[in-house]
Amino acid sequence: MPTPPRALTVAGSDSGGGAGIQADLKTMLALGTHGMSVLTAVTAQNSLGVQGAWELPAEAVRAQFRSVVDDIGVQAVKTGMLSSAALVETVAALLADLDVPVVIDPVGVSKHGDPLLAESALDAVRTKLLPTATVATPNLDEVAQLTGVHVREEADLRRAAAAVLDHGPRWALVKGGHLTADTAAGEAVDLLTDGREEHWLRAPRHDNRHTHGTGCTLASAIAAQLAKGDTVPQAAAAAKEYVTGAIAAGFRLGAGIGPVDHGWRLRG
Ligand SMILES: Nc1ncnc2c1ncn2[C@@H]1O[C@H](COP(=O)(O)OP(=O)(O)OP(=O)(O)O)[C@@H](O)[C@H]1O
Ligand SMILES: Cc1ncc(COP(=O)(O)O)c(N)n1
Repeated sequence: MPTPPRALTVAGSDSGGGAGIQADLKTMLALGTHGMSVLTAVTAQNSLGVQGAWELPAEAVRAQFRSVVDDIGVQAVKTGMLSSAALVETVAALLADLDVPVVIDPVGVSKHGDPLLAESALDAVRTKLLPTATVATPNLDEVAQLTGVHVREEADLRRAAAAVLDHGPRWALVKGGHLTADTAAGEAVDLLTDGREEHWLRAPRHDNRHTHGTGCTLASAIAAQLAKGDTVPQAAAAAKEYVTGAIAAGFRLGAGIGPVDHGWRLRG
């Protein structure tokens, strides 16, 4: 059997299986890669929100990373929930020595508004983590938190992406998922740019409330595509198509916001 491309996620666990490490590994499998994980934190989480979160020691994060990278090897990395300044700095130092594409999803709060990153970690995200990124994928709240730019309509995405690029990632993919239906005219629009090229990623907006895990899914899909050898624009286009299908097929689970369907392509 040929060895599949290998992708690594450095993120938190979502016990409900819709976001975090669980979303990342499912996405990596769905896109034909071997997914591996470095766990940063454990959350007690379901369709109603986050009921508890426990961070792992930096030493445990470093040890997982070394185990995977030194023996198995990785062809792309994605990061998600990093919880604290100490873990942001630990992960940034590990990534700085790794010569493969890195997708940084600067996760700040959950869909329900629960904090997944300490405010005291924002500076380390700006100065240490973002410079390691091949692609950074903030949502609009994360852009505002990290750069002070508030996006109210599609035209603002350009200014937001430029402000993200100022922190050093090679590409910025600013997600317009949180633009309201009236400002985005029925589309879910994201902007990918490296400051020279611009790629507008457009897809139909699905009126489905079961969207838990969209951000994690998009970022890990990009990492999977990069592990397979795509360029960044190719990876982003393929990831957008995958997440759009997963949102369209999102399903009810529990009493609140259900997950996107990572297996939508399997179900025909
Ligand atoms: N209702 C929707 N229909 C179609 N695509 C969507 C919808 N909502 C978000 N998207 C797309 O999903 C991807 C993730 O964007 P989003 O802004 O939701 O990320 P996020 O905020 O990190 O996720 P979350 O809100 O789950 O934390 C983007 O490509 C975005 O355009
Ligand atoms: C452990 C963990 N990591 C990340 C997210 C954000 O999820 P998303 O932005 O994909 O909805 C989450 N809810 N839980």
